[in-house]
Amino acid sequence: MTITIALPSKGRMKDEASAIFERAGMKITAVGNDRSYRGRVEGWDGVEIAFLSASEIAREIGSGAVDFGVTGEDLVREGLADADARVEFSARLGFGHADVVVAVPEVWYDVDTMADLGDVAADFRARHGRRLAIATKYWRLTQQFFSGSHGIQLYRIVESLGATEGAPASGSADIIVDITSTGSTLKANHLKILSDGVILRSEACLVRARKASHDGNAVVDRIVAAVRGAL
Ligand SMILES: Nc1ncnc2c1ncn2[C@@H]1O[C@H](COP(=O)(O)OP(=O)(O)OP(=O)(O)O)[C@@H](O)[C@H]1O
Ligand SMILES: O=P(O)(O)OC[C@H]1O[C@H](OP(=O)(O)OP(=O)(O)O)[C@H](O)[C@@H]1O
Repeated sequence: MTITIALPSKGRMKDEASAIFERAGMKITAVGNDRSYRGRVEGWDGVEIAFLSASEIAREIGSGAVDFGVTGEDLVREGLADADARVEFSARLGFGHADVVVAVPEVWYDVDTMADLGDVAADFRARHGRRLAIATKYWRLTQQFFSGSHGIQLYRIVESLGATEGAPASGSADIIVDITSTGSTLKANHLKILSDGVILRSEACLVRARKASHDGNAVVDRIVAAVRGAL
């Protein structure tokens, strides 16, 4: 059985993902030319590399189309309803750090916690004639955090596919849920993170699709051990 590992083909995680595999003694070479979307690992027969984007990798691990992938925990948890049942986070790789956070306008002086935001959401319709609107591309994580962890039910998600931090100023939403790393985009848009508003501290992970065929498979165990040994 061939084991497929999906690695980022582009974007911010590409170079560091390849470097970790190289340190793990798994040197990757493209099959065919440099722009190929398939690769192999020198000296590892039965292992194949698929180069995909970070979000495609999350999806392909969820469906079990690939055995392993390197991608952000945020993309895996956003893409899969029951992530821990479907995949194993085999190793945290120490790069690609980003926090998924709840941020509100800095001028909401009385709102510092999720409990404060719950109070705002509860009166929002009476005051403004509509529900509190949250701009995000992380709708699953937002629903789990607001409804599941904090019992806040009165809100509306406005799907945002880019420039999420601009939504409160443009009036398309009141608050946002997005990723931040240095915090400079939030600051530039006069937004502040709620004190208990960190939904997830994400980083790049080696993620394994949970498959029965992996039980007792020596190659699967060797891949995990090699990557962990390189950290
Ligand atoms: N400052 C940042 N901005 C955006 N994503 C970041 C940042 N820092 C780390 N990440 C992480 O990088 C991953 C997304 O990587 P990247 O933006 O390279 O993907 P992508 O190639 O654009 O994917 P796709 O094109 O499929 O959306 C996410 O897991 C995210 O958490
Ligand atoms: O906290 P900071 O360091 O300011 O980073 C956060 C910003 O970076 C990302 O956008 P990016 O411009 O990378 O575009 P992308 O979302 O298309 O990857 C992300 O969507 C935030 O807007």
